[in-house]
Amino acid sequence: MLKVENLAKYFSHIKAVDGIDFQVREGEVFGLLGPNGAGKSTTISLISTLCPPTRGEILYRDKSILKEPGALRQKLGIVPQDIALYPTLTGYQNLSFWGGLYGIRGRDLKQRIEEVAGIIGIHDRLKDKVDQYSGGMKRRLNIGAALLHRPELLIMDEPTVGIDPQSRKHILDTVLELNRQGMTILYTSHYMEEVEYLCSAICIMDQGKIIASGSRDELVDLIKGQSQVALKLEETGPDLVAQLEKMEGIESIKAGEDEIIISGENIEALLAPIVSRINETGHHILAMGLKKPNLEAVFLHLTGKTLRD
Ligand SMILES: Nc1ncnc2c1ncn2[C@@H]1O[C@H](COP(=O)(O)OP(=O)(O)OP(=O)(O)O)[C@@H](O)[C@H]1O
Repeated sequence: MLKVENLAKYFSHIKAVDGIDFQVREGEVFGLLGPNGAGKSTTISLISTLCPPTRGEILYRDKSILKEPGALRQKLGIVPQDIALYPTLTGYQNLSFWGGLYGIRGRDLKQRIEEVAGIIGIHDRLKDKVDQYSGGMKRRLNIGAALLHRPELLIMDEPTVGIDPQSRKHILDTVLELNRQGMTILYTSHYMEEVEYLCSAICIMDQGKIIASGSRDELVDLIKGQSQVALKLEETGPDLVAQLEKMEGIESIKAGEDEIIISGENIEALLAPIVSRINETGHHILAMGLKKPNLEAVFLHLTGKTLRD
């Protein structure tokens, strides 16, 4: 449905997007997972034709979005990361404004606003001004604005950043429900739990490049045989990391202020020596747990960083 080919966007010396290829197939929830600054928003701006690429092509059903932006924009629903709402207007007026921009008018518009309000679950607040909405409700309304014209492909840029867990859950469930009803969705996030939960196809992005892609299980297979242990300490330090690095069987160590994540093959067998080594260095373990392989571990394995570094 959507094909991105050798797409790049440079801002002088910054390679925000640096030659990426991916394909979103009809009917799937496709996830673009990467840390802040990976290039996700820039990719979405390029697909939305908000800015021209440095090079590359974007095809929607085999037609170039770059060459025919007007015709194809109507097929896309874009949920930008920044809330695009008028705070002094009501929810209804905001939806009405956005619907009007898409050429929906009169009774059709009224009916569509009612339907969309039901989908995003803000029916009882439509008459309130948006500046009285919670952050989560604003995000939901932002999603509603992108749904009014019944797009075929919904593109969502980190739609759950900075909101309460209840609204977050509502948004995730809405994504799944829209997809169940036949909508294709491109979803970007730096929350690996969301991407694992929602997406059947995933690209992991870092520093403008796609560094891995596949289903969740295919990606986790990249670290087959690897396991991780997370240790909570009063504090970590370079001395501790240096001591652990000397141990055989440890492949990578990621140390935060009070947490350390150690990866390696069959790390379970190394737990006792790891604990002894930590005790020898005078550090105190407060908690310890084995981590199941997940996309965070894949990202750490590929980049040496965590998604929220
Ligand atoms: N208009 C711009 N001018 C200069 N640099 C930019 C511009 N837009 C983005 N960048 C840079 O491009 C890189 C990618 O940014 P982008 O916003 O696409 O990342 P992201 O993965 O969406 O992260 P975030 O979630 O923080 O938005 C960053 O280094 C960013 O600072």
